[in-house]
Amino acid sequence: MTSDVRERPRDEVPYTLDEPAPKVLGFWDQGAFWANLGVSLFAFSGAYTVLAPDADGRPTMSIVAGIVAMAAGTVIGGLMLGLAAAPGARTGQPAMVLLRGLFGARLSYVPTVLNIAQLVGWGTFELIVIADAARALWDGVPRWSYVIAAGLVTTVLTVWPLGSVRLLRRYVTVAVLVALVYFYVQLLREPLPDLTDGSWGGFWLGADAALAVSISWVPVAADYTRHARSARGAFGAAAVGYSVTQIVAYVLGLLALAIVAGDSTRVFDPFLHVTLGVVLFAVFVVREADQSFANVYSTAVSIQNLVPRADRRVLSVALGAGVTVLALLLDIGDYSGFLSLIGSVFVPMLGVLAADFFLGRGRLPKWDSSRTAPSRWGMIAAWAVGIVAYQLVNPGAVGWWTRFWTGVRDALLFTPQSWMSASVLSFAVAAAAALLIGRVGGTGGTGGVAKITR
Ligand SMILES: Nc1nc2[nH]cnc2c(=O)[nH]1
Repeated sequence: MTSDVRERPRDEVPYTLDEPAPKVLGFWDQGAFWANLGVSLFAFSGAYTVLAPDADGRPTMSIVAGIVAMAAGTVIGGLMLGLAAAPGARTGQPAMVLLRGLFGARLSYVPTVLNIAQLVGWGTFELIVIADAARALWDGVPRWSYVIAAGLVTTVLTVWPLGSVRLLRRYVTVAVLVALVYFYVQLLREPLPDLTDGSWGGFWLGADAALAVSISWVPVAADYTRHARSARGAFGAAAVGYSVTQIVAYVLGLLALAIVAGDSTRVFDPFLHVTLGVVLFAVFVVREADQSFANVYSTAVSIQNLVPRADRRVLSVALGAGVTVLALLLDIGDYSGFLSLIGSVFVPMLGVLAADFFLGRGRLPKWDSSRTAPSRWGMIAAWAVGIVAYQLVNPGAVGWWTRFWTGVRDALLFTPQSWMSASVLSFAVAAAAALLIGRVGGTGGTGGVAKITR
């Protein structure tokens, strides 16, 4: 046994990728973790996104239509999250290392770099969300002090990741549940406008918006579920824990939005104006640190796929400081389009992973997540096909990128129909392509069956 192993608490994550992951997370630890991630402040501030907003940000759908669309997107997204969670439990590998088995060790760097970019973006975004919400509670101190405090809490949580997950289960979940119930009771007592006023057009845009939020956790899921005791538990805890609370939180956000007549800049007001509102809203604000923690910790673990011997604690502290500085300097409003764009590429990637892991090569005795795993260009091709499918239906809102895909769409004479979900379609297309390519090229997809090594 090395001295490192003796120093590390047995129920914490090893410092490098050299040691196996301890299987210490039970169903309720994971359920509480995912349930907390589902109750993001983003579900309030971003509730309008499930109402298919027009170019000026004004909702076009009725609140009832938005709730149904959001619930549909969240349930589908939750199932996808479960599919991403289970392989982590089965292999004991973190998310990006797991992808060595899908794409090969070298090619797994492609999703790893994209994931690092999205997680640094989300981590920064979350610190800004926390600071802005804290300022809405009490603006007696400058914004930068809230950013630094949130950055410090985040960094401490990332140094003890499994301890933080247990902390969430023991103490935080109950407080969040109490706050949710209280706000439901209070907001439902307010005079509400006609919730059916508006259209059902844009249903799948709304569903896709909610689905994208769930999917943004797909490339981190295995970082936590590799510590799960069973794959079934990991699937259930992620799919159910996350979906239930995301639906609960978005409905609350949509009620608040209805109360402020669709003005998303005032969506926190109904929470803060009720008796005890400030105290209970503070629970949501403090708890939001679990999101920044999950982002920063997973960035560190993703970097370990590139540098396996790097100490995750050193990476976490450096990253915690880095996102804090970014949050002090950046206006993340300019960045959210990029975040959803990066997020969109993970939907077809999950399609490829799920097809290959559960129906293809993953059924062989060993999933090769070693540093010598051979490149599988066929799986990259399947992923690319899925990305194209997504962009043709929903090219997002990032200037040049959107113009490019709209041009491709016109050249192909393709008109997306209102029943088309970019996420569902691209997932299905990518999964089908992975199965087909895997069949044609043997389980390797590069031609012939590659040697399976550890
Ligand atoms: N990865 C990630 N996804 C999110 N979805 C909503 N908030 C977040 C976040 O902070 N990180």
